[in-house]
Amino acid sequence: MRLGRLHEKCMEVLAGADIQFNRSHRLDVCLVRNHNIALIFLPAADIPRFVGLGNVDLGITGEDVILESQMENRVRNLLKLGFGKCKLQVQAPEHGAMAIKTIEQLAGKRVVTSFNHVAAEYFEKIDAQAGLTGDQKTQIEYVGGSVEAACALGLADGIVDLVESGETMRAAGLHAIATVLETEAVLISNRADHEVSDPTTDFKRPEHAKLITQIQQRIAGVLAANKYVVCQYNVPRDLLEDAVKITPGRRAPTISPLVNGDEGWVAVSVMVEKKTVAVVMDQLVAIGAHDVFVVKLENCRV
Ligand SMILES: Nc1ncnc2c1ncn2[C@@H]1O[C@H](COP(=O)(O)OP(=O)(O)OP(=O)(O)O)[C@@H](O)[C@H]1O
Ligand SMILES: O=P(O)(O)OC[C@H]1O[C@H](OP(=O)(O)OP(=O)(O)O)[C@H](O)[C@@H]1O
Repeated sequence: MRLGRLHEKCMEVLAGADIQFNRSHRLDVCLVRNHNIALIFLPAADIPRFVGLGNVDLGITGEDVILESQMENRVRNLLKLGFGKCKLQVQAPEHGAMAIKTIEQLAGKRVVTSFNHVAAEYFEKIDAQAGLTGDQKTQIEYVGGSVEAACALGLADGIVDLVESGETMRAAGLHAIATVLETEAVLISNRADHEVSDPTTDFKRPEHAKLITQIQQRIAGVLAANKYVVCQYNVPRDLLEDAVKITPGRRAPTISPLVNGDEGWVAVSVMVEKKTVAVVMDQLVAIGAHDVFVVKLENCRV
């Protein structure tokens, strides 16, 4: 990871997992203070290769770049990280003489992209469906950046590029005519590294395997702490079934008696997705729950 789209979120994940380090200005390698780990800051596109070839044990990068670097069989996706979400889309001019509305219209023409492996694989199928062979097939050409300018410059009839908000695409007068894939950031390890059935008995590198599992668990905890809050409330026992339907929890709610000995009431503690919590609280109050409050999770293990 480095100062790209994924950098800031990667730093949040590392901080949440209590991986402490000082990175010297312009240095791409640094040692972690509180673990026996070195961090390496690489361009997102290089990370699958370093992890896949075993030079680095764990990496954070986009699913798109794993496919583009053809490392999907050499890395293991340990966790989807919930950020860096975007789509790799086929785009073409929306209006004017060069306008293209469907993927079939683009088949056999010129496509420019930074994702030439993924695009070639995608158009292989489109060409086959359209019955295009030999010189008739779609021509895929690589450019390193400013892909969206290719159509206006007369280099291409369409492009394959990432779309998040769609702002870049619209500003270039393009529209999406097909989605090649949806992607997000993932935590990856080398396949062989993680093929350890029991980290505590792996005779080759037990400490190493244990550390990989520990970091994975910590990061999973950070993600859950960002996604969930804990909701607590009191509810009459005869309404508990309805309340549990509203708040089923990740696994199940914890139900406790009230210490004042009121047999008719129970206290409920349950994890609720942050994005739904306001509606959930409304629903709990509507069925007769009292003292509903929400606690932010600082960290957790799930
Ligand atoms: N709007 C977006 N545009 C491009 N990539 C995005 C976007 N949103 C998420 N991503 C993800 O971020 C990845 C690129 O990561 P990043 O920008 O960190 O690359 P980098 O090479 O490390 O940095 P830089 O581009 O500064 O060299 C993409 O492959 C994709 O998975
Ligand atoms: O849909 P949007 O929100 O506009 O985002 C999409 C743009 O972001 C990416 O480029 P980035 O800015 O990462 O730089 P790059 O062109 O150097 O890859 C991508 O290549 C698009 O150009």
